[in-house]
Amino acid sequence: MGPSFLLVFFACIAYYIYRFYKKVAKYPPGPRPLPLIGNIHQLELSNTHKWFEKLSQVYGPVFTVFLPRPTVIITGLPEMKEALIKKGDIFAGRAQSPVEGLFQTMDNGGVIFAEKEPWKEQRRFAMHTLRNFGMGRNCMEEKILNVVSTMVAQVNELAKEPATDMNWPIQLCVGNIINELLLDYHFEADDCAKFVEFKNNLERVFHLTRNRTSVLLVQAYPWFINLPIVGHYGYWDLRKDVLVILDFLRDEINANKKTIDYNAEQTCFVNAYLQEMKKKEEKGDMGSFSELQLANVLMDFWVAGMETTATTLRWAVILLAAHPDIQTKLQAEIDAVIGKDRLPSMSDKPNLPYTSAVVMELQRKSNIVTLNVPHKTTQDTDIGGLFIPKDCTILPQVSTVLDNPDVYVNPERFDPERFLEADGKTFNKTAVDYLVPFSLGKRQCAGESLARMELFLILVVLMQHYSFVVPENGSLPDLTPIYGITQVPHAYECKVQLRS
Ligand code: HEM
Repeated sequence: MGPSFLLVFFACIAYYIYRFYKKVAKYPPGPRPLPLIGNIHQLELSNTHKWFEKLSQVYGPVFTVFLPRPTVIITGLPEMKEALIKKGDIFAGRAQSPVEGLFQTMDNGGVIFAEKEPWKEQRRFAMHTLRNFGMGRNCMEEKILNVVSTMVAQVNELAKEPATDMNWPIQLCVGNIINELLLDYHFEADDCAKFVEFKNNLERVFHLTRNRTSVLLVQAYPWFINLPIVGHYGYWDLRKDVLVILDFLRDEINANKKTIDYNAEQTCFVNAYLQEMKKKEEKGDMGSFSELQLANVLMDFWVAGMETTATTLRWAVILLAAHPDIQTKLQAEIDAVIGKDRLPSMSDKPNLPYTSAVVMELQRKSNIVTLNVPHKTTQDTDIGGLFIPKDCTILPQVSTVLDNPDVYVNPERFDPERFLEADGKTFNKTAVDYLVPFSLGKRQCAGESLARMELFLILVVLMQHYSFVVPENGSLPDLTPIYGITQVPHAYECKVQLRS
């Protein structure tokens, strides 16, 4: 190896480093990254959202970290509104890499990780169909209450035990609601092996995608997918579990295709979608509709709708067991307005301000979405005058907004009253304005109305029937969250007391 070769070699490295830092300078400020690995050496993998909170105290509400993909983090609500609402179209892209494609059946498929026209068309159809279920015969409310009644039968049995972990009944209930909406049937508690396998696979992929550095490497350098160890742990090992889930969904679609009456009014999402496909086929323009696309949308509903809602309700049980005074006040309001002998309805909500405040505080305190789904800029732009280039990954960190101590004094405390004025009926405007668990703008959660309905109806039914208390000789629940794609509580067995 001659000296001239070494000279060229070091000149290339120097040029690469010069180009790298020139690129870094284009982004909003942040901790100094290293070439190739960015800020990965500083990353707190087990509590990344808390690391972002600390960084925002140093660099302000808009800063950049290199993971190693350049990622602009937004932690302030005004800046988030500027990006996601005022400049909504520019911030509505999604990055496309093998990791974003992990849950996809096709390129740019589904709703969560798709972008451009196919995303708009699939999102519009999904939201329109869900909205239709919520109107007219109020099919959505009916389906939720049906499933909740089967959960009550299951929990009545568990109430005979000295202590019970409510995790399983809640997961089955939320999973069954999604299944009812998508496929028009639900699983029984004693015959649900298929559901358990499906749920376990989903949980494993969720857990591992947030806890492996190899996933970040494949995200930043897609060709790493072909490397033996990084590629295996960063993609293929996870994709194998996703394919099992997809097989389950494809079987379900095929079963519905055999029984659907195309002329009838449809009562589940899969049939509504198949009917739409038939109409489009007759017109000779399928747009972005296909069976593969349908499987992808179903996958998205499961990925986005199951863990989020179930985890929030798990927190409800644990927080109420730890705060018996709040539970008693909540039950008193529900008893006075609805009583114990009829099912609740969404029309009861305006008469239940304290219950609404409990649901709001539950979403704020549980703060389950640790890292938002990354967005991508579709053109060069800026936030608050800070330049952001086209195709830049953006993370609107709603978790920091829900934790803002200037708005929510002592944010660690579970305190529903912070959402109410002194009269106990009027909502505190600022507290409500900062409550953005579903994010904002064009990408705002597509299942928000369903989730709100589930949280309200399930919580009210549970409070009509049961009190959750610390078991005899048991200890108070540990309220420290476990970090993951959603922030979950520690397993806890409470005593479920039947209310007479
Ligand atoms: C407590 C429950 C829930 C919370 C806190 C929640 C939160 C979120 C958040 C933060 C996002 C990302 C928004 C962004 O990219 O800025 C999202 C997206 C989404 N959510 Fe939810 N979600 C919940 C329940 C549901 C349910 C029940 C469904 C449907 C069954 C659902 C379907 C979706 C879909 C399809 C997207 C992607 C939207 C898009 O990219 O256009 N979510 N959700």
